[in-house]
Amino acid sequence: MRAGARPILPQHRLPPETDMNRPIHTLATLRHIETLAGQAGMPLMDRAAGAIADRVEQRIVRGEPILALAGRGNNGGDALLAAARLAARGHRVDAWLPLGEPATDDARRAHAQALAAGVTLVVAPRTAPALALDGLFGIGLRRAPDAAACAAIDWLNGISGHRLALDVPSGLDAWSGQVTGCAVAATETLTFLADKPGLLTHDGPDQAGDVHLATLDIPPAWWPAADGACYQPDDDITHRLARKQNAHKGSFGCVAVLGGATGMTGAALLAARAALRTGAGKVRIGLLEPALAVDPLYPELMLDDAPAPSPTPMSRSWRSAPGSVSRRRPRNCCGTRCSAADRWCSTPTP
Ligand SMILES: NC(=O)C1=CN([C@@H]2O[C@H](COP(=O)(O)OP(=O)(O)OC[C@H]3O[C@@H](n4cnc5c(N)ncnc54)[C@H](OP(=O)(O)O)[C@@H]3O)[C@@H](O)[C@H]2O)[C@@H](O)CC1
Ligand SMILES: [K+]
Repeated sequence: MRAGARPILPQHRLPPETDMNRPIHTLATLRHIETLAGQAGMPLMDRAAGAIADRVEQRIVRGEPILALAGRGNNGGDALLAAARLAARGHRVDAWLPLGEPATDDARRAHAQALAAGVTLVVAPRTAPALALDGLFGIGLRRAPDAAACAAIDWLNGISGHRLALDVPSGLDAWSGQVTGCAVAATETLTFLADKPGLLTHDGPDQAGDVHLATLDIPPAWWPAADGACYQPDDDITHRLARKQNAHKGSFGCVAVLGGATGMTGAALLAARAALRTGAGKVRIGLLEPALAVDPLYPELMLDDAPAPSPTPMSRSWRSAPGSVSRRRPRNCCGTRCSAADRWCSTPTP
């Protein structure tokens, strides 16, 4: 999804927000919310710092050393203000600014508060911390980290203690999920306002560790419609679906899967099994090269030959246009009861 791109799904198709299904917004939207908060005098950095301090206290015991690693922007400000909060609560906190002095007003204020609260400014880490806050770069990362940043990141990745990334692991592109050069390998990430796409794709899941969201109590009315959703169904979502006791497989819609050229039967099977596990009533696979009579793990799947006109042209067109949408309807797809309302999608191929 590009910045400013059309929503991934039409709005009416976005499932409702739950713990398993969180909205994703563009970085431009997050910046817009930040502006609104500024205009309303809402102290987002204070709220972020409170959430960070609470999270840290769940991870360490009092007396263990904490290090706040702070860059020059507001991500560093989050780390410094959290350090101030923790010091005020009686924790032992050092702050390390390997890239230089804070460069934003909020970060400068956080820096002053940290010093006033008793945080010790160090020019290099004194001891291995039990927990380090990664506040080098957040959504403001604009280029690959330079040598000084990479040296700090390498040091951080070498500690045995907990590495708590603030907003995103430093060095990870919050939009694309790509690492260029170096990035923090966090044990945990506390992200603010909303999930970032970069935490969910490419290198993001490996770099971020467990991701937790601090929404910072933004008034719901401020949020525009989501641009996408982080949909995380559990292994058997069907038990969550409200269903009548006398329901049957014809009550829950039909899914047709086309695929399974020679040597590729697995992809079609996985797609069809996923459809079953997310609640589809009938799932029919049209195999381009029939190789199976039954799926032994999911015998309820209906296997069939691929639809007309012939497997070969269909196979070519699918390979040449991955991600395209076919409106052709296979013969026998769940009979006549799934017709006009059907949506046909292929899976994108890397
Ligand atoms: N949005 C929100 O609502 C909220 C935001 N909050 C927090 O603010 C964060 C965003 O803050 P931000 O905009 O100040 O950017 P940030 O990530 O600190 O980085 C900018 C600094 O890094 C520098 N820099 C960049 N790339 C570099 C590189 N490769 N190598 C070296 N330097 C590089 C860049 O320097 P410059 O490019 O200007 O020379 C600048 O100094 C956000 O992630 C969240 O933690 C929360 O407080 C609450 C709500
Ligand atoms: K960070």
